[in-house]
Amino acid sequence: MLRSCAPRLRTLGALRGLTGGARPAVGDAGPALLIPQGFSANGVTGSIRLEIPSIRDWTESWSKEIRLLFDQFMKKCEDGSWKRVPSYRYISPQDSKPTKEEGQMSRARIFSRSYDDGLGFEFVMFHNDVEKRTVCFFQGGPHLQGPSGLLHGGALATMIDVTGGVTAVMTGEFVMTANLNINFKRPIPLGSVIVINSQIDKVEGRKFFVSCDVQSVDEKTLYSNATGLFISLDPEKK
Ligand SMILES: CCCCCCCC/C=C\CCCCCCCC(=O)SCCNC(=O)CCNC(=O)[C@H](O)C(C)(C)COP(=O)(O)OP(=O)(O)OC[C@H]1O[C@@H](n2cnc3c(N)ncnc32)[C@H](O)[C@@H]1OP(=O)(O)O
Repeated sequence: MLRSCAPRLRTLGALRGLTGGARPAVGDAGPALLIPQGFSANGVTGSIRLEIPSIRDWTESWSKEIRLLFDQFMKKCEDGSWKRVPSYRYISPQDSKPTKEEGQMSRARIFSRSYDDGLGFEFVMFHNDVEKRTVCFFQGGPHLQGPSGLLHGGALATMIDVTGGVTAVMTGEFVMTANLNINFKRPIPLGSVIVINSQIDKVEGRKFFVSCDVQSVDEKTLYSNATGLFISLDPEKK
């Protein structure tokens, strides 16, 4: 079941060294790692394949603005204060138990990484261990439209969830989202670059209380703010 892999997830902290480092060279696929993870209530387990993508993965679809922010934060990584959070795209079938849904599961993709280049969720995240803070630069593609010309609220909720979840995961625990509260304050133009800042406000046992704000790059517009509760899996619970 979901919780049976929780002890293995505690090795997550060991991955932290991977997240920093220099900007990968063009054509360099970068390091890749598999994180074991339980994904469903039917006993299927899978892995997240983490990889730092090559520059080619993003140069064509990212606007100048998000590339500039990327470069600024890659510079901040050089002294170790910030680390780039690895990207993740695939669930490896290698840990999956055979089930009757196996055929469907082999087609599983991480939701936020399942769109073709530039059409959906284009983002990169950086994490600051000392401040327990993650910043996400996000450019929502044309397939994430809600009202005409505007980003769908569910797409923003996804990115708030992922950014908050990563903020908790970077402490070394694997978490599930228990609660999200989002205030949508201003509509977001589709295709614009936005900045999601997420921090851990409080930890109580297995509960990670996280807050997020979503702003324009020039910080003049607060698009949204949110709080979330992320809970690490209890290895004792079967
Ligand atoms: C280190 C480097 C690594 C690199 C990093 C990059 C890699 C990135 C990798 C990964 C990215 C992660 C990004 C994830 C983003 C997506 C996340 C999702 O979409 S998750 C799917 C949606 N969420 C669910 O499906 C949960 C469904 N719910 C559950 O499974 C359970 O309810 C669960 C696990 C959340 C809690 O269940 P229990 O049985 O373990 O815990 P109980 O005993 O119920 O609660 C514990 C405490 O929490 C409170 N609690 C539980 N739910 C609450 C709620 N909704 N509101 C308030 N309190 C709640 C309870 O009252 C209790 O509190 P008291 O300890 O008594 O003080």
